[in-house]
Amino acid sequence: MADNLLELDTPVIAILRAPTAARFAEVTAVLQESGITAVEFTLTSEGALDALRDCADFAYPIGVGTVRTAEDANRAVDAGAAYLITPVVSDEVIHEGYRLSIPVISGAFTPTEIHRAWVAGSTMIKVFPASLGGPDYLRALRAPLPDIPLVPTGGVTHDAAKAYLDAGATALGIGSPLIGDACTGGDLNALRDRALALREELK
Ligand SMILES: O=C[C@H](O)COP(=O)(O)O
Repeated sequence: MADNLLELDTPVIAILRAPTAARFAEVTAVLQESGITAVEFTLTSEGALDALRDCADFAYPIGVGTVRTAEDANRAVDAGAAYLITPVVSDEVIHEGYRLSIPVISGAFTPTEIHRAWVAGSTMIKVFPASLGGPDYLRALRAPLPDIPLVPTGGVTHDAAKAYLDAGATALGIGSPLIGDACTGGDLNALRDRALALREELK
């Protein structure tokens, strides 16, 4: 997955977080058709794993996010998760990902947390919440940690997306600024327009 993710035309992981996952399959179809092929279903969304099972025949693999325990990791992988994303450095999730041969993108914020999550075996590091430091913080992290693939996530807006990539981000995790209200009944054509605009911006 890591290699596929790095080779994506659009270096974005779209994050779906909503009270329920009832619309996740439809939203994922629109995103993937629009070139945003990496999509994360978050466990805080009721029914996320059932929705993932409904997407088993989708063209691109889907990840599961907000994974905090080994039990979460196993449930996610059983449902078809191609990769796992955590909001924190969780040794048990990293170890479970290694055991199951599933990439883990660990959440971390400080240089010490980022280094620790990387050495423990994470595939990439989600710098969260990225907007606290912005692109300048990411650039500062990259200087002493140039070998660690960083995925800023949390408050990454369309306007700032290019600046994070210019600062050295490998990919971006984007939830609400891209998804808007699409998971709660919002207009899917508007979602398509946002996804295509982001893809164009990041070419
Ligand atoms: O886990 C990550 C966040 O839910 C995404 O944050 P965002 O909605 O500000 O992009």
